[in-house]
Amino acid sequence: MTNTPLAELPAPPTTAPLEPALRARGLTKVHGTGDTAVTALDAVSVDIAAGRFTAVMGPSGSGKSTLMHLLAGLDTPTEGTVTLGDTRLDTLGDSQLTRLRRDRIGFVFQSFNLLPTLTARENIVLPLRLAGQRTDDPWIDEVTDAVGLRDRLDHRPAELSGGQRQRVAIARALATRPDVIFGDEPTGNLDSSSGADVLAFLSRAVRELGQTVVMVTHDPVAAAWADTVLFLADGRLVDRITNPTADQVLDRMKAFGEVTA
Ligand SMILES: Nc1ncnc2c1ncn2[C@@H]1O[C@H](COP(=O)(O)OP(=O)(O)OP(=O)(O)O)[C@@H](O)[C@H]1O
Repeated sequence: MTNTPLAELPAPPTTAPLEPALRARGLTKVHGTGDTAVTALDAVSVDIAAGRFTAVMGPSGSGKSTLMHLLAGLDTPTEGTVTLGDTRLDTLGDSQLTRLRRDRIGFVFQSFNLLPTLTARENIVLPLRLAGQRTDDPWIDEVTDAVGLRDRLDHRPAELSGGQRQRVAIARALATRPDVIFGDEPTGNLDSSSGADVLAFLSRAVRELGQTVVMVTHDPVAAAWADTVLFLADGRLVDRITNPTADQVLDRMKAFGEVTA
């Protein structure tokens, strides 16, 4: 074997995987005790890639919400660990966890959860105001430009369509540049065209703004926007697809007996 001088070695690939944004190891959640105990999540270990769009799918009751709540620090596991960047969530007290959720995690819910008396712009900067941060950050201009609602920013939620409201909710989740944005069925209340607008915006947040998004969904078309789809069944991580098509996701769901069509 000849010794190759370092300078002649090929450069490492530029597409080397990034450090994961989130690591879960042996995550287990048991509700109740004794005869009534329900194992909602059963020893799930998974890395959530930074700067990527991940969807979580699985039949009803498979543990999707439980996994999301544990990853987001909204609930504590019975066993196992979650690490966000360098921070082990189990080492944090309640107030530290609250601060971590406020500063490092963004949430987007099915029901938008915008404040009705505030304009779209005021809703978007609300997390910064609550954190006592400046709201004239150029990042906010970038986010509000990306939301594509320049002429609607002074409107209140009641004057916006469902898809527009959800885009405002995503912009609000982006305001603090969180490490991870979690979406819980973000297109669940939208028709397919508004849903596509919202998914396109989430996808831009990942591709153009470098954000990390994790989305729970029942919809194979929505999941197909993700870079990776994780499949849960009976509280376990049973499969994953990278660069999925909606048909591939649908086929996988049919295999779980979730889709009969
Ligand atoms: N607080 C709780 N107490 C008891 N059982 C619970 C609790 N929360 C969840 N479970 C059970 O844990 C399992 C996983 O629930 P989870 O809500 O995570 O599933 P899911 O995949 O998100 O379901 P869906 O798609 O219907 O929202 C289910 O059997 C559920 O009934």
